[in-house]
Amino acid sequence: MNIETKQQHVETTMRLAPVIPVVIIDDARYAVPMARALVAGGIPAIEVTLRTPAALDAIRAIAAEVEGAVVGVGTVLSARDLHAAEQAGARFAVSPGVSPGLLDAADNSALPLLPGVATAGEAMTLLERGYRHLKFFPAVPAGGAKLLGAWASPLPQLRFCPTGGISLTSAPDFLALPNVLCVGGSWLTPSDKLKSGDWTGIEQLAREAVLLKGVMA
Ligand SMILES: O=C(O)C(=O)C[C@H](O)[C@H](O)COP(=O)(O)O
Repeated sequence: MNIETKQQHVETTMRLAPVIPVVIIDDARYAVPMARALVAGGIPAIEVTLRTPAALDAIRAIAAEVEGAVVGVGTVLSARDLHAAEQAGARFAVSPGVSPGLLDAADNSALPLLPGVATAGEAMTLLERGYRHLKFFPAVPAGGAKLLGAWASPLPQLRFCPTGGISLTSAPDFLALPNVLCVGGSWLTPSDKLKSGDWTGIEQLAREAVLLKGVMA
């Protein structure tokens, strides 16, 4: 699959809802009810980060059992991560930044990558390699909506998913920008709600996030 086709998949995924939840999951048994709650609340794309040993099992379970979910993998740092997530059934991959090794691995993989950047130079390097859809990470510490908005005019080809430090309250500042298609955030799947099995609470957080559509550019 060429980069253009993979980027179209990334764009479709980014346009599914205003927020892509970023999940840190300690127990793969939470994966299916959590994903069902998010989908029921209107949030289909879910990024499960490779930060816990349960992550790959969680991706496998969501891919196999949750109708309507588009499960992705986050915290992808290497070719090995990309390969393992693809085998587990991930449909998109997200990385906090890029390395030459990861980009070469992504070129040779069918799994579409949403790579992270924090500077205009990194964004230009990825544009040269055919990427038009990027994650802006870590969004708030790196300069927030002000910085990202300043890239819209000189880098009009690029669309972003800012992630890192964003909340329901600050999401509208980003979503109102012309170069933002969605935001990422961990606030939809807080660890206390996962641990207590508060799936109704997670569905409610998803419903609130869907309402952010109203502020989008
Ligand atoms: O490791 C990755 O690939 C990531 O995607 C990092 C996450 O984007 C942030 O950890 C988001 O977390 P919050 O700032 O709590 O919303």
